[in-house]
Amino acid sequence: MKVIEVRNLRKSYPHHVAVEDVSFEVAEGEIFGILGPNGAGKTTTVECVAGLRVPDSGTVRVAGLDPHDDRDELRRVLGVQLQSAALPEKIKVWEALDLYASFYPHPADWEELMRRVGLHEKRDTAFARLSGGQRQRLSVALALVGRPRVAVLDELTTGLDPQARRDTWELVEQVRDSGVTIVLVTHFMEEAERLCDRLTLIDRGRVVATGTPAALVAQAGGEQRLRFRPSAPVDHALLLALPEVRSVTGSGEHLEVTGVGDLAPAVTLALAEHRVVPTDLRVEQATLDDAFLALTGRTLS
Ligand SMILES: Nc1ncnc2c1ncn2[C@@H]1O[C@H](COP(=O)(O)OP(=O)(O)OP(=O)(O)O)[C@@H](O)[C@H]1O
Repeated sequence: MKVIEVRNLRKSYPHHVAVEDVSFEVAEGEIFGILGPNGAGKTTTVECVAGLRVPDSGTVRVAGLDPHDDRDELRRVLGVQLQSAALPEKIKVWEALDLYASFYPHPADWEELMRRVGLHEKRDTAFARLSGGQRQRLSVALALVGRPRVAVLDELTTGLDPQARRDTWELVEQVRDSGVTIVLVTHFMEEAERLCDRLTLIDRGRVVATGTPAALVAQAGGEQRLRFRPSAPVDHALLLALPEVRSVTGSGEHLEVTGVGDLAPAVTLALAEHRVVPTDLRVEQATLDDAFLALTGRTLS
């Protein structure tokens, strides 16, 4: 069942069209990613979804509600964590949770939420003294304290070190597993690949493609690359004859084979038939970055 529907959204600022034409649907219970480079219009899009900005045209529905006209009802359905959510420096972790809980008629048990995001030991720590990762986890908890059906998380892991980023990813998965639909805005390819059930690629205010990470990669050619050192010389024609293979190039002792489908098994089998062993075999899958490049001619970063 779809819980968010965005149709032909357009939003401009003075002298600048931030969102030209964006449409997508989010199904209940999924992690839906909005991926694109800086300035693509991602934040403006989710701000329209969250009722924080009024679209110039197009429609947005969240659980059947119009985010602008039904703002009060929307607050009960949708929790939002935005990029620069700042809290007063001196507010303590527990105070922030208690305050936010007071905004809702049926809030979550914030003590339990605090434990779930791993901030129990920091309950009396002032916001200014939290690390980047702890602040992010607090902002996730604040987005969830109203027991939303949908949580919008914007650039959640920007500025975090790799460990804090992985911890935050686990937290997002736990939240999804508890039944909350998540809209995740990111410009990190790895984050989108790891977390998103489906995602939409946005560039210059327009949707470039929408689908599962695997489908987007496949749609853009889905090419894989094998690199290995053959134990004996290999006739390139032997590999080029395989339907999975698109190109064979040799660089030094290494061979590089690109192709699609079951490329690695097909190549290793063909080599084995000629008693050649591929050593130092490395398989590189195409990534969302490759997909974005193929679709827009530009990279994500
Ligand atoms: N309040 C504003 N006034 C004028 N222009 C704005 C405003 N907010 C955003 N923009 C511009 O609109 C465009 C889209 O911005 P938006 O923040 O939606 O993109 P984004 O994809 O979220 O990028 P980022 O990841 O850098 O935040 C950018 O060119 C930005 O400079």
